[in-house]
Amino acid sequence: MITVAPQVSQSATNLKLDLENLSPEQTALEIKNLDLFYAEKQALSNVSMKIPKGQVTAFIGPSGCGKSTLLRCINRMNDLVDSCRIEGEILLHNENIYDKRVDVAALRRNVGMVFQRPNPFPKSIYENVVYGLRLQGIKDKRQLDEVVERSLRGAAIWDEVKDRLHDSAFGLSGGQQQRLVIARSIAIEPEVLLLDEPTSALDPISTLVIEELINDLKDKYTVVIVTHNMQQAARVSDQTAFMYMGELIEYADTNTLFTTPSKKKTEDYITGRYG
Ligand SMILES: Nc1ncnc2c1ncn2[C@@H]1O[C@H](COP(=O)(O)OP(=O)(O)OP(=O)(O)O)[C@@H](O)[C@H]1O
Repeated sequence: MITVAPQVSQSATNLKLDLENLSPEQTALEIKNLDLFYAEKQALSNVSMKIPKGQVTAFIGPSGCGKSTLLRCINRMNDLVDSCRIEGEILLHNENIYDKRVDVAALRRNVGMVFQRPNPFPKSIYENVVYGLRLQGIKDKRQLDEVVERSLRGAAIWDEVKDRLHDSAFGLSGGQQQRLVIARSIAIEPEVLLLDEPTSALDPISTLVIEELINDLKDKYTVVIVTHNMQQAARVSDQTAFMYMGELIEYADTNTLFTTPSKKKTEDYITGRYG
């Protein structure tokens, strides 16, 4: 059990954004008055926040508080749950992603998602990376080769796999598979990457490699990560949102949230009094 608040790493960006008053240029996504119900049960209550561009934002909170539910709202994965009803808005480029005119497949290309367990396809490493491009009808070998190298480099796995690109993805370790899945996501150049507890099935060394990768990814992408591990949130994120029973309790730059939280509930959680 954690009894002291996690140390915030020096690598966490110290630049403090005014999260309530981000300019449109600084904002990747805006969540507005979001309520979510699974049948009669309300899982999110009036969540509003702006997620800054080109940064890592973490959602933390005790089990069942709604972190994954909120993350899945950002690329409409909850559409797949029949009992799910959503009110409120999520704005991407000033357009509500829940507007009925939105092309959900296009949204999911632009807002990629990586899950807890690595889920490579039963194909070669190469074919995993080019999967999304092939769906788009791209056949040019030189273009595909370039994307494979760029994406695998971007996911910090190129050197480990460059000599076995046509081997099965299942021959990779769990940590390598997770980086391959990240390469597959970035191959189609999304703006936003959603990571749902991406290291919870991995060993400590692979976790460290993915955490370093997350830090590199924010040069190009807006990253939103759900983690049950507060130390991880402190190490990788620029800002952290603490959730409790479906509500967003506190949202601040990571350093502030972990060192001088403004809400008693946040303080109790980060000092291990519950969760
Ligand atoms: N598909 C679903 N159908 C019904 N209820 C659901 C569904 N998914 C989640 N819930 C409920 O919604 C609430 C929030 O769940 P969610 O998975 O978002 O929490 P979480 O904070 O990510 O938890 P954990 O850290 O345990 O993964 C919980 O009460 C959960 O039981």
